[in-house]
Amino acid sequence: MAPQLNGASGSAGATSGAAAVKPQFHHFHHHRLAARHHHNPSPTSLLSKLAFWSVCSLSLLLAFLLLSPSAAPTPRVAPDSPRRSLHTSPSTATWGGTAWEKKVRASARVRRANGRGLSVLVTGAAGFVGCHAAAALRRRGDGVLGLDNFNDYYDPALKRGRAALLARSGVYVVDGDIADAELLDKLFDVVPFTHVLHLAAQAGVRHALVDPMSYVRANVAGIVALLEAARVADPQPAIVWASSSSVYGLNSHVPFSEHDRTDRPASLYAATKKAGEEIAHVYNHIYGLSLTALRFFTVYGPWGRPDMAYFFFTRDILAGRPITVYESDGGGTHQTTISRDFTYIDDIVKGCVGALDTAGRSTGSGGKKRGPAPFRTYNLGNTSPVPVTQLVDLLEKLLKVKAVRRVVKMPRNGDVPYTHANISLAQRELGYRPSTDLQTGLKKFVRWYLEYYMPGLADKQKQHGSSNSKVLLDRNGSTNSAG
Ligand SMILES: O=C(O)[C@H]1O[C@H](OP(=O)(O)OP(=O)(O)OC[C@H]2O[C@@H](n3ccc(=O)[nH]c3=O)[C@H](O)[C@@H]2O)[C@H](O)[C@@H](O)[C@@H]1O
Repeated sequence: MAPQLNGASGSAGATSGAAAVKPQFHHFHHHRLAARHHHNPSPTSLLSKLAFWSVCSLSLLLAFLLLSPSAAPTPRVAPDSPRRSLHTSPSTATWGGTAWEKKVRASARVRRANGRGLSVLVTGAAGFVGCHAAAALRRRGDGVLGLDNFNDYYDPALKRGRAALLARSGVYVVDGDIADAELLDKLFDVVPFTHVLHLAAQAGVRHALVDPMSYVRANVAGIVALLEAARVADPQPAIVWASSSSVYGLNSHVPFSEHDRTDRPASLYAATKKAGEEIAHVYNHIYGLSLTALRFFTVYGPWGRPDMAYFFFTRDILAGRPITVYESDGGGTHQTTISRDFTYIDDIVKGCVGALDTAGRSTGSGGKKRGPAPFRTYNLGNTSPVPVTQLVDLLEKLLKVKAVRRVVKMPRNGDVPYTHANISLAQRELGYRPSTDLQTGLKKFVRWYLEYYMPGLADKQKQHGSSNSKVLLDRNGSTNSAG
């Protein structure tokens, strides 16, 4: 049986370039666009125009009815007729129709007895952080609707598994892309979201060398699409979103504080996250959107991302394959050991929830700013960096298998040598208090990993209280599909 979420995501619930694809909800979209760009004419000209167009419309309608007996007015949304969304990923996504809207509304409905909860759109909800955050919000009775395009940056079956768990607790994850402006408009039309937790992104530092444009589409075009939809939404939601510790780039002042320099990114991934922070500022400044950026520090845990080192180290150690461990070239930095401020998923989720709960309101309406709105940035880390070599030691101990280590000088692949969060601001303003050390968190991850990918072995381990590496090797080859 698949394990339950117990309190875990940073996935690529990413976008794909939808701009070039022909929209399909023409009548609806144009209606909204007209509403956005209309300017205010004088009352007299408005009246005469109204009279003129009323006469024209009535005559046209009369002629139409006389000439076409079967004609009926076009409904704003076709009942139960699913539409293909604007995907470029290999998705069979459909949205629209009465039944779909009903599902969307039901999922976003607040379940607290006093009715005073949040109604949150969680983008990237089938991702690592997204699924854990959505589950946590639902547990306390908030209304939650997920959005994810289930792309294949890593095994989409893992994303489907997370979405299936959410479905069991009543959270519906819409299969759609954050660059799909029509879909976003539709969602904000159907549900008056109070908040958006925007976690859909193209994650991963090193993959930016392989597919740079996917970062631009998801992390730049994607966030603009979301903010565009949010600015015209009524009510305007408050937005909390995932930035990254990687924005600190070549900063050498430790621990990293929100006041430190973030203008020297070391990877395209970091540059797109930093761009997101600047873009968010624009929408706060012009449209009064309440915006909070959370700089996550190397989040790990059950249901995690297979592209992250702790995850694929586990997989490769179990399979007896060598792992590559980077070491510093000692190039004049303050650190000679490659370290990360690994942060456990449940702590990150508490930080996300704290940010949602304390986010002040957006002040705009109908796209017009009515006053200054909050603009906040917080580090969410663990404040205790651990060398990657020690991460491997811990995994060896938990898996009871010796790793085959290939130690190499860190290549120039976008990685930075060291991260360490100063979290005093989040502590003060969000009540953020991380409480899980790496050993405890990894233990939970390993337990999940074995149960999810190697259920038979996990049972055996439970029975005998130990594992046999030979069995691990044999079984892993046939059962592991991650990565
Ligand atoms: O917190 C962040 O800002 C970022 O954390 C992670 O990025 P990273 O910290 O690089 O996490 P991993 O890719 O899991 O790497 C962890 C450590 O292992 C090292 N590593 C990675 C891969 C490898 O083969 N060998 C190796 O030693 C890396 O250099 C790094 O020090 C995520 O992948 C990013 O999406 C996120 O934004």
